[in-house]
Amino acid sequence: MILDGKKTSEKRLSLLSEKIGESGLYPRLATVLVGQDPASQLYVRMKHQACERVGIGSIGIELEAVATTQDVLDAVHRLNADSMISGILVQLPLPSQIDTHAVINAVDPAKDVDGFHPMNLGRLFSGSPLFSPCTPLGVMTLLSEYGIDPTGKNVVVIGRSIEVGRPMAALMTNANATVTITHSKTVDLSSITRKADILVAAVGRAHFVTEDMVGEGAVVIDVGTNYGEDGKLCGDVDFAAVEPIAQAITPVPGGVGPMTIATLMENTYRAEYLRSCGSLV
Ligand SMILES: Nc1nc(=O)c2c([nH]1)NC[C@@H]1CN(c3ccc(C(=O)N[C@@H](CCC(=O)O)C(=O)O)cc3)C=[N+]21
Repeated sequence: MILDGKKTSEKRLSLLSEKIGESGLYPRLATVLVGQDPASQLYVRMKHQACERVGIGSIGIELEAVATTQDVLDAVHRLNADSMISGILVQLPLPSQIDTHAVINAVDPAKDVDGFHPMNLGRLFSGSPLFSPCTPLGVMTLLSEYGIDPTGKNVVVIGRSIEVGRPMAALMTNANATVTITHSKTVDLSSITRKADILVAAVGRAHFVTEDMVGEGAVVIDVGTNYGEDGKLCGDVDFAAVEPIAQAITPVPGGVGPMTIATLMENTYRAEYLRSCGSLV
């Protein structure tokens, strides 16, 4: 079975659009893009398009590739103080001269729709999340839409990033899975991944997950967004080889990516909703 993230994200965006319409609220997302990386520009553009589609206002702040940490912090501080802005997204990766941790730490946790602030990661880790990172939360939503319950399952995550691997493991733990995080220093990776009921690949290398790493009947989630030599987008999983043995698998494109964007929209609405109730000051 193919887990269709495109279709599922469309469904979630339609529902969200109705919900926003009925709420009388007008959420607004601010994106911060530093430099001219074409992939980052594309992703930010897609986020603004999704905003438009569901009735979320959006503004884009663009800084030059040579911007300093202080320049980015200044932009974030202005957005924190701007009562018109519900959510802030600083597009990653930032150019190497910028202190990414300092920037993430500067975002008001109540506007942190990416869920990368240590307070939001801490809340997620402690089982009482406020905003969870969009990609792993989108994976949870996709599984839930297909009736796949992680309870009691062996979940293996390949990758330990703050954006995906670690929060993915926390969300799966909160959902009662038994979780293993693996990474580049893991010894005998395939003996671990073969035991997974649900395998999440967040490596960043095309065709990294081959059929010998996947057990018969596993659910395979491909978080990779790699550009092949042909310039085409591809995931971390060798889809053609793995699809026949998987019970369910996400394609790239059309899998996790669109769910990431839909979840960002849901988080942004949530930020505005919580603010309107005065739940967050
Ligand atoms: N602060 C921050 N938050 C992010 O959420 C974030 C980020 N930085 N930096 C980069 C990654 C990557 N990311 C994607 C979002 C959507 C697709 C997506 O929708 N992809 C489409 C295809 C798009 C295409 O045509 O290339 C698909 O998979 O079907 C992919 C990747 C968000 N990220």
